[in-house]
Amino acid sequence: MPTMLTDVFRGHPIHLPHSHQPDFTSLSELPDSYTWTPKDDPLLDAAPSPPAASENIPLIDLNHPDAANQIGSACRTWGAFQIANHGVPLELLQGIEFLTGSLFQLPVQRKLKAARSDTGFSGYGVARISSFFNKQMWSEGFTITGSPLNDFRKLWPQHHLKNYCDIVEEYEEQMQTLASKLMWLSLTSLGVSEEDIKWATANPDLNWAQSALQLNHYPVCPEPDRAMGLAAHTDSTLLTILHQNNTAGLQVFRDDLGWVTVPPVPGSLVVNVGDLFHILSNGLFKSVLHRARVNQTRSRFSVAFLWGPQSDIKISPVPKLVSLVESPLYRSVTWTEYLRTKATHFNEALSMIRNHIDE
Ligand SMILES: C=C1C[C@]23C[C@H]1CC[C@H]2[C@@]12CCC[C@@](C)(C(=O)O1)[C@H]2[C@@H]3C(=O)O
Ligand SMILES: O=C(O)CCC(=O)C(=O)O
Ligand SMILES: [Fe+2]
Repeated sequence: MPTMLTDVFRGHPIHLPHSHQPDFTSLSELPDSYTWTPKDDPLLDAAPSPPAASENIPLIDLNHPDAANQIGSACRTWGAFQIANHGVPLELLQGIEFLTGSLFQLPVQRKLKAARSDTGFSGYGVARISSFFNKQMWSEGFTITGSPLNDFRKLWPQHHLKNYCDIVEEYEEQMQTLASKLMWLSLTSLGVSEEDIKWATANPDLNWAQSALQLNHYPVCPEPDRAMGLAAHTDSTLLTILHQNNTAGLQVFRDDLGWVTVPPVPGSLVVNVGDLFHILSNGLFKSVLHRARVNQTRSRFSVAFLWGPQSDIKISPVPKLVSLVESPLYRSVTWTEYLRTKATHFNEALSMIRNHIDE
């Protein structure tokens, strides 16, 4: 039996300070444990040079006849882009945003009733990657995979929850369809077609894919310049589709530009290339390093749809993209193997599965 996402972290417990989760609203000064300096994150102040570069990730109209090439080019240069005309109904985006807002508005004690366990996958807590940093992040999260009903019951014992569950289910379905469309569009731009990826075409109806939903909340912060919402990371996915409320905070990293803020464009969605897509494309697509900053006046919400293959599928570079004279850049890996590597080695995970060619 392949490992389910829900079991992926069983052998990798993390002891997170759930119970120290502060009541963010009551703090008027940033505690030391939340104050980040370049010692805590070497890329903290990586500034654009020359400064004030006006470049940004492209906003791509999915109805544009050249959308495939535009997406392909964005995946190579940025590893991220925004999309308009994606077909996901606006009411659904508003619905998931409302749900996210209601969830994080609950009193801390209530949220902790649905706390993620040390070895668990879903529930309320700080970001998994927190264990790799000495400082705390100014955010709270809620991870969902499969039906959220059990966790929602702990949060809202008196509520009729069908509505909330329906929103989550509908959102995941729409995201799933969109993610697969984006994957094939971007692969088309590399000359890769469905026949080149057997595991996907052998399992039609997207049976080969699975996903998780990560709801994030970045409360208003008294000293945003010294705090970190979500530290720099790449996603361990094929693709991540992100909905952000109308508040800036997401930043993507480019070696030549430093940190670039992704402006919220109402109704559009942000797409990130994840590490597995980098592997599949034999390094042609870049998995984007990104982070979230916070601000002093508006609380920020985001909903990340983290998308990858079923747990028994081995992902390796598409043979067509590997030149005849060289070997593939990466060895093959399943999503669960990769998540475990990430859980122990964090940002070193990709280099751990890289093939090192002897000179
Ligand atoms: C399917 C995934 C992907 C996870 C782990 C697991 C569930 C939660 C995801 C996130 C969401 C927040 C950032 C991140 C870095 C984190 O800490 O938890 C992500 C991580 C990854 O992309 O590696
Ligand atoms: O909140 C954001 O903009 C980023 C969230 C994110 O990177 C994640 O959930 O993986
Ligand atoms: Fe992310």
